[in-house]
Amino acid sequence: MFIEPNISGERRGSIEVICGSMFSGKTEELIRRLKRARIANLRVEIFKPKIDTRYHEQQIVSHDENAILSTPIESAQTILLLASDVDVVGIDEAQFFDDQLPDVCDQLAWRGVRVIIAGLDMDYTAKPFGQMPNLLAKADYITKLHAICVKCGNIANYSYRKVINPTQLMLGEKDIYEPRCRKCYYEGK
Ligand SMILES: Nc1ncnc2c1ncn2[C@@H]1O[C@H](COP(=O)(O)OP(=O)(O)O)[C@@H](O)[C@H]1O
Ligand SMILES: Cc1cn([C@H]2C[C@H](O)[C@@H](COP(=O)(O)O)O2)c(=O)[nH]c1=O
Ligand SMILES: [Zn+2]
Repeated sequence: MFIEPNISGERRGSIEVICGSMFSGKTEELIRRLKRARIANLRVEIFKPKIDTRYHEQQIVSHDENAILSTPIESAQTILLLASDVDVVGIDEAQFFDDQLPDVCDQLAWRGVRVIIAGLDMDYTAKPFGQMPNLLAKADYITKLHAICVKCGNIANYSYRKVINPTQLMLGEKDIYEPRCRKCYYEGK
């Protein structure tokens, strides 16, 4: 489990990235860290991409219905405007943000903000997703989570798309995606 190196002492900027496949627990881990920051009386702002309206317009919601209020935004630069006076910034579904996100996170960290990002490291074709590789390169701390393969019960690293649709962006849940291990992912291709 991730233990914060310095939760309420001297303010030091940092970038934490939580990555993994769908259903690996990224959103739950993001919510856990953000709730602990609030318990430590830190000022917390939370953002998600406006396009992600799967469960709720404004909340970040995990597959287990754990939730926290967030601000839906269209562009990464908006974070700099809305998080001018905070200690901690949380960002969910980071793979959907534009190419300004790594620079925005860097700027926040240089200002002393703790930035916690959750996102899919790979898309359904197993290619790096959006800005996630650049965020991982800039991160001070990386947590890679794993789901359970629905086919064999092993550790799952891949998000297998069950329907035919060649576009990278396709919001969905268990009706469209299932987590699979390396062997079961390649058998399904
Ligand atoms: N195949 C699976 N492997 C692991 N967790 C699963 C699976 N199917 C459903 N879940 C549920 O999904 C939860 C994780 O949800 P969430 O944090 O929203 O994941 P993510 O943000 O990575 O998609 C788990 O705690 C578990 O209850
Ligand atoms: C693999 C993959 C996923 N998506 C979409 C599907 C979901 O709406 C989100 C991921 O949500 P989670 O919190 O990680 O469960 O992303 C997509 O658009 N394209 C893909 O290749
Ligand atoms: Zn498997």
